[in-house]
Amino acid sequence: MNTLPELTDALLTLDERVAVLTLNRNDLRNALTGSALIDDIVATADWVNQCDEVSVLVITGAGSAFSAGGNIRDMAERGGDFAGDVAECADRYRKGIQRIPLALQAVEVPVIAAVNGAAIGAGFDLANMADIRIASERAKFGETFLNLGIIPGDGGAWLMQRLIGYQRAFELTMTGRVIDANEAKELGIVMTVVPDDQLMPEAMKLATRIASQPPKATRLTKRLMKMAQRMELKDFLDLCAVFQGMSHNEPEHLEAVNRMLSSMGRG
Ligand SMILES: C/C=C/C(=O)SCCNC(=O)CCNC(=O)[C@H](O)C(C)(C)COP(=O)(O)OP(=O)(O)OC[C@H]1O[C@@H](n2cnc3c(N)ncnc32)[C@H](O)[C@@H]1OP(=O)(O)O
Repeated sequence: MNTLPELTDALLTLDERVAVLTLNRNDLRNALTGSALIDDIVATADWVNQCDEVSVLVITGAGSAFSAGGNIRDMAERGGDFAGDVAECADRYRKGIQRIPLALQAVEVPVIAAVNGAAIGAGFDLANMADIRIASERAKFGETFLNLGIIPGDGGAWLMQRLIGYQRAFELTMTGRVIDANEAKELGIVMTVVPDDQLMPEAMKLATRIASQPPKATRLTKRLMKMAQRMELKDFLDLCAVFQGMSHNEPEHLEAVNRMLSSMGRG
């Protein structure tokens, strides 16, 4: 399935095995609810898994923000995803914003978030679902749910402590303070901070480098790295043995070995 899905509030491109998803509702600072962005992100994640022409997914935002998270106008009006009694509201979460962490968790290729501006609430959690985050100097990050009297309900409370440890995640979540890109780097949330005009070139450089690796083994390696987070070593090694058997039987393996052999002795 190599045809790109039709998206409403996001742009999607595919070039040299790198797909770039650009959230494109700057009028809402790319708020995820009250826009079509949840559907667009889920459709892209599903497509990536079915399209063997994709080796890396880059996610970024158009305009000044990466994503402002949940739609606070809908919250104020108790409309959209935030309408109804406890059970109805819970159902809207399950059928709405919670589809993003589930879809991104299942993405088989490496995901890079190129964080161009504010990543707030569910927008922060979206960035944290990526495997690697590169931030513009303009980026800022806030797990601000509690400031609004709500809980981090789209996976943030699960995800952030796995990323930076319980204590630091706890402090950011409980204070709801907004941090700049450099502090995010110090905390290990962000891998690299670059000048704004270098954000996409840096993200694409990394994406292209990863995309030059043998595609099937790249997907298997990402699966292993995810599985490692919740497996015992013995079971994990059993899984590695099977995946390695699969890798040795793929044509891309012999092609890569032959490339290596023919480059040896030339250097
Ligand atoms: C279930 C999920 C829950 C959560 O995610 S909780 C967290 C909810 N999100 C927030 O609290 C973030 C609120 N927004 C902001 O803090 C700021 O904005 C930004 C830092 C993201 C960007 O600041 P700047 O570039 O100065 O933009 P601006 O002037 O504040 O807003 C520009 C337009 O964007 C709309 N907007 C911004 N964020 C949201 C949002 N989260 N939901 C709905 N609309 C939003 C505004 O209203 C306004 O619109 P107009 O131009 O028509 O006045």
